[in-house]
Amino acid sequence: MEVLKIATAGSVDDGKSTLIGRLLYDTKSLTDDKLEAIEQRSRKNGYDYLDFSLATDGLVAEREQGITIDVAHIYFSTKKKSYIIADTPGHVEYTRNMVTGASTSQAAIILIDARKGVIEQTNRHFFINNLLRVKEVIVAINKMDLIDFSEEKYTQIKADFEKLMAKRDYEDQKITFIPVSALKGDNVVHRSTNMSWYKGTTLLEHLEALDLAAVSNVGTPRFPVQYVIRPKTDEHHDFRGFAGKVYGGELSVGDEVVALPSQTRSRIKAIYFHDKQYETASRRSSVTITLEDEINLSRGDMLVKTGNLPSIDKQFTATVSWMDSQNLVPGKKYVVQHGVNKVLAKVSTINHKIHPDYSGIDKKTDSLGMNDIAEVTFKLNKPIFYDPFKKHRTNGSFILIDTQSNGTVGAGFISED
Ligand SMILES: Nc1nc2c(ncn2[C@@H]2O[C@H](COP(=O)(O)OP(=O)(O)OP(=O)(O)O)[C@@H](O)[C@H]2O)c(=O)[nH]1
Repeated sequence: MEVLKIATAGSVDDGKSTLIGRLLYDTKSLTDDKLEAIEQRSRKNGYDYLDFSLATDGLVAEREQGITIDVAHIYFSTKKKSYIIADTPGHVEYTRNMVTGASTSQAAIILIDARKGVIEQTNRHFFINNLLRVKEVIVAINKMDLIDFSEEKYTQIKADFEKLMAKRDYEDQKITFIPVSALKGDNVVHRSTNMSWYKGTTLLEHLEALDLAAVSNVGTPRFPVQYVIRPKTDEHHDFRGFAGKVYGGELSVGDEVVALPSQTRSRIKAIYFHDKQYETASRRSSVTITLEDEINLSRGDMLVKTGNLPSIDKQFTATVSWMDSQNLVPGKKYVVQHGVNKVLAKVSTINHKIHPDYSGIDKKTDSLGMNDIAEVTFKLNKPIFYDPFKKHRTNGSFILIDTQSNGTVGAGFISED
């Protein structure tokens, strides 16, 4: 089944938990136990409604692999799609969490409290999603019940948000506005009877209608070699397989490929998944590939289709989201982990920093503190094979690791050359 990953962004108390809880409730994704607990606690707290924000308590499931910060993931399914919601806190101190959530999501929900309208934090939430090229953004204007479901106020908030859009860099992003009441259930899953002036879809209808291929920035196939498989037995003496995960597109038997860095050409002879052979390996699948010619490849090398090579370079510029309490400074060395490659890199320059409220670019900066976002140029010890993040989300991103603590200290998104 199709899986859509959605990042959420909202300030404290905008109703993020309530909205997620409402989605789960109205799609009948909550277990009876959970429902009962919500009913009981809501009664105990003296509410005359169900407090759906309780639905996300205890549903926190997973920690992002490889990145040492927490993003809560909530899962639910309809007949059409499976959904993963990356629930990231909205406050500026959690910018790094939001960056992590957004960088792997195809859609984002930005929440606005209808009573407050567009606030400074909305700026940041929008620009992070824009920077990370989330294709589909839904601006959910929540708590409409508290402003008498006013069309006029909704239109004003929409107009204020549209002013932000004029400053965005990534223009292909699709932005949809939906007036909702997460608490009362208006326009989340079911159409509201209180806002007959709104002619659009509900939040769930909108999500259900999204074409997954269109919202995923798939990119061309890249196959970083994770392991070389050479069985020692006589029987399989000639077997030389390359195991790894397909980033982007898909690879098929017969495809002409180039091995990097040697730039030797061959064709894909076979694709194995466990003991079975397949004609095609799709995006994100972990497979073993054999080639028609004997080519020397080692861990960290890459197979790509001919005609569309990535950059092969020891230097690149990237947008960095800094996550460490110790500042990033020019001259300092970090390990760049790009796919399976770990390469020592030196910060050569910090080109500019993005202002925390996204009001503009702060040109003069000589260090980056926790949660800062800036464009940084790196010089690497050896070349890596990368694409700009714009074109390829997986092969265009990396994490920065501290050489001493071994901890993750930043995430990077490679700029265009
Ligand atoms: N009247 C009304 N209240 C709402 C609505 N959505 C949320 N609330 C209330 O707003 C308060 C905050 O909601 P939460 O869902 O906890 O907000 P949050 O954004 O998840 O907050 P944090 O988890 O603290 O970031 C709660 O008291 C909710 O009941 C709504 O549509 N209408």
